[in-house]
Amino acid sequence: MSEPGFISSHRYGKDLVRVARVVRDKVDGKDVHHVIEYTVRALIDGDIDVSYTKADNSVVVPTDTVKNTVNYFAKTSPHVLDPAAFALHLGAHFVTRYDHIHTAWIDLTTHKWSRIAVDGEEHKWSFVRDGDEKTTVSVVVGGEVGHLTADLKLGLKDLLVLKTSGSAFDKFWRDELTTLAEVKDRLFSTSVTATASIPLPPNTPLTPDGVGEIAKALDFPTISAAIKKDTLEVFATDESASVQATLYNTAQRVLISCPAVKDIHYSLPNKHYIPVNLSAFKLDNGLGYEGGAEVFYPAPDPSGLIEATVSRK
Ligand SMILES: O=c1[nH]c(=O)c2[nH]c(=O)[nH]c2[nH]1
Repeated sequence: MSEPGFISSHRYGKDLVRVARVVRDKVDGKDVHHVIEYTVRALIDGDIDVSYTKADNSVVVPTDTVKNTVNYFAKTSPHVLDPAAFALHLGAHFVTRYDHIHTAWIDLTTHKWSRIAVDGEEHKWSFVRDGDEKTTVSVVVGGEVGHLTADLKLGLKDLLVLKTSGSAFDKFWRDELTTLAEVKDRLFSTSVTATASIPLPPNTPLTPDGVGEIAKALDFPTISAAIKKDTLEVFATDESASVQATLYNTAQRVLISCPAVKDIHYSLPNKHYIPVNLSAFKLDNGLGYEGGAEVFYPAPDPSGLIEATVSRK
């Protein structure tokens, strides 16, 4: 009997690879350590149809080998402390090492470790998880060996913020199903996910050994820090007319401060803080248009979800 289907897409690899690396440095003869902790997804694709269609494993680089590669590179890559460069290095490796592998998707989540301050000074080898936010990198390496291309996205997620003033929401569309009251002064909280596209420099070929030059030209850690700083500063200072308007203003700030960014996508859940009605107790909790409530129900769900991409003209 002929088969009704053909295989129209495939990729495979290892997900949720957890790895931490310590770099033991010395400055003026004294130990200074750096630590980085990743969760990695590494997927590959190429001439591998037969592994699905003919049960032929001869083309399958085992997912166990993919995981080993992540650990091997965590030890040997000169870029291990720079997530975007590390992802490019891994991606370029997979598509150059195996003739039949043509595309690699490398997604890194970097977990936060900040130096502990002791007497106002950063400790040399002690760290604290002082925030839930993670930096994210997503790289797709493809093209022909000798002319590799990479689609690189750098961002952050789980950056939880809250402001208690400078946020209104009024003059919105009203119809027969509208119950929402207009408000001049509300709480605004969101958990920021930001993803910025960063094209590679056109005249620097991507090879496993060429990643250093690309990383030097683009300076990924500075871009990453700027995205966080801009996001926080605009959130704090914007006189927000809506999540939508604040998102747009934030993205514009990033495009100004980071010339290397081609576009930036934000995904912003509107984590609603609902003023509690205390009128039964003859207490005014600011339920009118002027707002200014003091007691809120932090609603776990539902949340609004506001997303947009702002692209450089
Ligand atoms: O900033 C907001 N944008 C909306 O689209 C929206 N919708 C809603 O109910 N509240 C809000 N707030």
